[in-house]
Amino acid sequence: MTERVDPALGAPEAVPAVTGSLLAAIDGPAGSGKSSVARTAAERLGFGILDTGAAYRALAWAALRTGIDLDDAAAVENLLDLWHYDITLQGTQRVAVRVPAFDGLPSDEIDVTAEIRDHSVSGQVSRVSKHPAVRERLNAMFRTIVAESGLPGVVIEGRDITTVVAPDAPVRILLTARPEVRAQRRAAELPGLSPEQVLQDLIARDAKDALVVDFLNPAPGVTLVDTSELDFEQSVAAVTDIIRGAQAHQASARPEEETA
Ligand SMILES: Nc1ncnc2c1ncn2[C@@H]1O[C@H](COP(=O)(O)OP(=O)(O)O)[C@@H](O)[C@H]1O
Ligand SMILES: Nc1ccn([C@@H]2O[C@H](COP(=O)(O)OP(=O)(O)O)[C@@H](O)[C@H]2O)c(=O)n1
Repeated sequence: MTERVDPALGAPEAVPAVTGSLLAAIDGPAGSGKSSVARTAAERLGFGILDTGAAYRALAWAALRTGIDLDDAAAVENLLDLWHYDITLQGTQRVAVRVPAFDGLPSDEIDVTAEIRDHSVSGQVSRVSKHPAVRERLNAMFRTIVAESGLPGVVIEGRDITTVVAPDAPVRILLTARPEVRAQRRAAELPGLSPEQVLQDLIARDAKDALVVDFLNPAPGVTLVDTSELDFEQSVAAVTDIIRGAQAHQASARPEEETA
C-alpha cells in the first residue's frame, strides 16, 4: 500500500483518531535492528511498518539534489512545502520523492529506495533532522500516515517515536545493542567499508542525533530490548511477543469499554 502525503497538511490535532488499530512504537540507535527486526515482526503480525528514518533520509537526499543548504532550517522547511513523499507500509519497501523542478530538470517522482541508504546520505542526514521545525512537520506527516493507513496495526520505528511521535502507543520499545555489535551487523551489509570505519561513522551519527533526542535510554514505561546476545530470530520473537501481549490486553479490555 502506498501513501502519498503532503507534509504541509496534518497538524497533530487534525489527525483522525486511530480506532481499533494497534500502534507499536520502536526506537533505537543506528544498526540496532529497527528496520529489519521491526519489519519482520510487522509482517508476521499482518501489520504495516513505517520507517521514519526513510523520510529524514529522503529529505536529506532531496536537499542535496536541489543544492540547498542542509543547515538552513528555513530552506529545508521550504523544501518540505514543495516536495511530495511516498512510502509503502506493506510489502517490499519503496520510497519515492518528487522535488521541485530545478536546473532544467523535470519534477518527476524518483524512486530513492536504494539511494537513501548510501553512505553519502547517511553522513548528511543529521543536518536536516536537527531542525526542530522540520521534525515537527515530519512528525505530523508520520501521524497522518498511520491514522490513514486503515491497517489493523502499524509498527512505527525511529528515534523519538516512543517519546514524541506516539508517547501514548500501547507498545513502546527501545531496541538496542552494543555499538560493536551494531557496527559488525551494519558492516556485513556494506562490503566496501571496514567494521572499524562503520563503527566510527555509527558512533559519530549517534552522537549528533543524540543531541536532539535521547534514543539510548528508555523513557519511563518503555520496554528495553537489548539484542546484543540475541540472534535475528530471537530478536523478532522478543518484539513480536511484546506486541501480541498488548493485542491480547487490548482485546480483553474492549468489551468492558463498549459496555462502559
Ligand atoms: N539480533 C540480530 N542478530 C543478527 N543480526 C541482526 C540482528 N538485528 C539486526 N540484525 C542485522 O543488522 C543489520 C542492521 O539492522 P537494521 O535493521 O538495518 O538496523 P537499524 O534500522 O536499527 O539501523 C541488518 O543487516 C540486520 O539484518
Ligand atoms: N524518528 C527519527 C528517525 C530518523 N532520524 C534521523 O534519520 C537518520 C536515519 O535514520 P535511520 O533510522 O534510517 O538510520 P539507521 O538507524 O537505519 O541507520 C538518523 O541518523 C536521524 O538523524 C530522526 O532524527 N528521527
